[in-house]
Amino acid sequence: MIITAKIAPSLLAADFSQLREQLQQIENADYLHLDVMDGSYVPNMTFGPVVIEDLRDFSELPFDTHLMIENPEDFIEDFAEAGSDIITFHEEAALHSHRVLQQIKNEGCRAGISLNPHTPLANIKYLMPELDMILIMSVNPGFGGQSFIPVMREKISAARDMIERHNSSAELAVDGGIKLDNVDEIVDAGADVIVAGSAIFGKENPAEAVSRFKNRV
Ligand SMILES: O=C(CO)[C@H](O)[C@H](O)COP(=O)(O)O
Repeated sequence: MIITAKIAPSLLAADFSQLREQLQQIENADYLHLDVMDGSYVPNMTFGPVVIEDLRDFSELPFDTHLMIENPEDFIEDFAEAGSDIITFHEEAALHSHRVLQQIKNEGCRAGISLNPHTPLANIKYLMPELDMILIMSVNPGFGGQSFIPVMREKISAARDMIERHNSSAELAVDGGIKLDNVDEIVDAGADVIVAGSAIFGKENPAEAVSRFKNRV
């Protein structure tokens, strides 16, 4: 029996000239992962709340917004009003992570925190009661198409243990370098949500790629 995980295609790898069509091609996914980059926290830029608001009309999927930006506390309201269902920010980018989690919840969204590959899980120990999602970066954030950092398997297992120990209902998401040939070991290590960009939008048939990830064939 295979353990199932939710699949969250990352829009970063989509054809931005055809976003509406691309969204229609991944309706069989569980979340739409939206990578927001500001060119400062990470060395790349993508899109902001205006684009997310326009996309909201063309997808029924829960919007899983991943903020890779400085000062996330200044933009929570904008991304919530744009139609995000889950908002995740980086622990390393926020001065007061606990307060930002409260801000997200006050906007009616699920609250997530992301950790860069080098950031210890201990940094979020006292945030556990507030977390709806933990997003482990398995590449250095900023670009799609990078290779999964192997030692992140150990971190995913440790995060799973931490979730169990705290009786937490947080979903464990993993982002970066996930392909059909390594997804098994990532799910077996404890991931609930698989974020994949190039392995889904980089394919000719994204719907088929989603279903292959779900069935892992
Ligand atoms: O957050 C990201 C990069 O910062 C992307 O979501 C992630 O890298 C997914 O892309 P790929 O599956 O192509 O590695």
